[in-house]
Amino acid sequence: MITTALSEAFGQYTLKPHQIVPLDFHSVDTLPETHVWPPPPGPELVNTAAGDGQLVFPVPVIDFSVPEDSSGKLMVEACETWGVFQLVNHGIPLEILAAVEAQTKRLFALPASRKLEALRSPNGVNGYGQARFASLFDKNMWNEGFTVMGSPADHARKLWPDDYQGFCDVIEDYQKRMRELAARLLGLILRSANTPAQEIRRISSPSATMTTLQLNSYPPCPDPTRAMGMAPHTDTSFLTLLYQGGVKGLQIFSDRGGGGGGGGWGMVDPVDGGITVNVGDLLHVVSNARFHTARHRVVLREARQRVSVGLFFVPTADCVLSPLACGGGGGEGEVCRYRAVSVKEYIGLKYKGFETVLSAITK
Ligand SMILES: C=C1C[C@]23C[C@@]1(O)CC[C@H]2[C@@]12CCC[C@@](C)(C(=O)O1)[C@H]2[C@@H]3C(=O)O
Ligand SMILES: O=C(O)CCC(=O)C(=O)O
Ligand SMILES: [Fe+2]
Repeated sequence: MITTALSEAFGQYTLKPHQIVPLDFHSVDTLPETHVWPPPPGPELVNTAAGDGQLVFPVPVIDFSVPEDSSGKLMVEACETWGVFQLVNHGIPLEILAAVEAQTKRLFALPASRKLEALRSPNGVNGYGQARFASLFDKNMWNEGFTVMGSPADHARKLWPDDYQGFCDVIEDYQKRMRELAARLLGLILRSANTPAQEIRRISSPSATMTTLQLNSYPPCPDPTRAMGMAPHTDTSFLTLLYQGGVKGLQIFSDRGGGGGGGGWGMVDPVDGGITVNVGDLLHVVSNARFHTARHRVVLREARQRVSVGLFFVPTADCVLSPLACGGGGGEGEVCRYRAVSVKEYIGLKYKGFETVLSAITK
């Protein structure tokens, strides 16, 4: 099955239990040494974390109720510059966003012992645990997550043996609507960037793509300036559609920020009812680096819990991707920046060399 292949790709490396099990956040009232992050070197010093990260980046807010010709053009511009935009009037009813947020809070409010019943297996993808890339760092992040690839039922049953259906209904409905939205956005962005129709169909058709849902919680933190909500990373997706709830915390790194010329971090403050859309590595690759894969992180700025829900729109594991502009699509004669790579190989390379994966496929 398609979803099995992608989860195998993500589960190529078997994790140790301590790399999966999150802290029982209710059990501590000071920040444990295991969760203290040193200030990062270089340009990342700019706007490091809570308190001093006042810069807010003016990423475009795009209204999806206007004709697609103009919204598509704005999306292309946003993908070329920030790699991020926020979408309003996207057609997902606000009650559905509220229901997903409520179910997410209900899940993370469970006692640690109950959440551990639904722990992700050492080489699995689904279930409760630290963010997958936690194993790459010496320090732990101040978050816990729940991943859904396919049906959430098996893990939800372990969380609420007698009462899991409500969770599944909300999550499945959300996943379906967001998948449709993600596919529409990707089609529109590629079309607006003059990608030939057959190329768009080949890489984004229902049989060539799938989704993973990631529920994140950042519990109230006793020492937010020394902790890390989520470490800097880019997403392994075509597009990620993120519902940020109402609490700020997401930052992106941009060479347009920071003042000193080296770039810097700035907030992407959520607009009411909006969905934050970011370009992932795989759209960056097929666009031949025209679209910017957004490096982002989460800082802890407020004393209250923050939740977010990410929908990763991804090609299936056996899809072979290469810059479309070099294969007869888009700009003829363009220099091809990346070699062809299957999604499975890309994921393997990324989790071996998180920061260097794009150079590993650079021609
Ligand atoms: C489809 C996926 C992308 C992701 C790994 C996953 O299987 C599900 C969770 C995603 C996430 C969310 C937090 C950051 C990240 C790097 C991680 O560790 O898990 C991303 C993964 C990714 O984009 O590679
Ligand atoms: O919580 C957020 O705002 C971002 C989460 C994120 O980057 C992710 O799940 O990949
Ligand atoms: Fe992310």
